[in-house]
Amino acid sequence: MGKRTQRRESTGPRSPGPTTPTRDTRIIRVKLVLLGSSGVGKSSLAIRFSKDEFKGTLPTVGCAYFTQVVCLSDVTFHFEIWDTAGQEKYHSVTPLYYRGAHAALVVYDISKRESFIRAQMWLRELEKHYIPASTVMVLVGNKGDLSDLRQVTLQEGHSLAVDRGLLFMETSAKSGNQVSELMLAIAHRVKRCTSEHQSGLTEWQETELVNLRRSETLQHPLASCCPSIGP
Ligand SMILES: Nc1nc2c(ncn2[C@@H]2O[C@H](COP(=O)(O)OP(=O)(O)OP(=O)(O)O)[C@@H](O)[C@H]2O)c(=O)[nH]1
Repeated sequence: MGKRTQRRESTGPRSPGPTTPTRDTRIIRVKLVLLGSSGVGKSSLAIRFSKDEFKGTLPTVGCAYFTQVVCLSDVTFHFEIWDTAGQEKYHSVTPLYYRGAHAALVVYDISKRESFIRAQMWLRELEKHYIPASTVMVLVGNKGDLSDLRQVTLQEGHSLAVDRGLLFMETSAKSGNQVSELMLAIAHRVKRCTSEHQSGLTEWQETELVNLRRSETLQHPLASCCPSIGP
């Protein structure tokens, strides 16, 4: 499928400890897709989110897949993260991966204006397929650590997001800055969509309640570090 083998990991190394959902906890499976030009850091963001690591990556072939679990007070989200290839030659197959996504992250590199222009192309394409009010759409300016080489201002990213009604954040997969906050904000938005949205293109998939007799415990890197951050 991709340059990395498929992984199913529900814990990250920064996890604060077991998080035991109560019997009332809802489990919601969320398909999240990463889109954007080659080299903007999509794979690095996915790795940072699922493993809290930053390591050398090769260009993605087709798509790579990661998982992570995020718990809010009464909902546990199982994120299925589809990291698409940014190289132009894979563009025609990308719709196969973003179809049915509940959250779409369009990523650009703040030190490469061209990637910001391409991000706008991705947003136009997504808007043909999604109802913005029922799908969490996010604009992400990555490589925030390269502020000395910045070619896209924070204001430009923010304005584009406001114009299109998107969640917006600048991140650094390298330092980890704002990555947890981003995912937590997405979880809150998804939660809001699940309670408000009943129809449309997006189908929310709830799975069975957790069986507490199973030995499995759920952990996540976000619940205790920033429990009150909302969108
Ligand atoms: N300085 C800095 N470098 C980063 C950051 N994120 C990724 N990189 C580097 O940027 C390069 C590309 O990162 P990838 O994560 O492979 O980019 P991608 O968007 O997945 O690229 P494709 O797989 O070709 O679509 C790698 O050398 C990363 O180490 C970041 O936040 N800061």
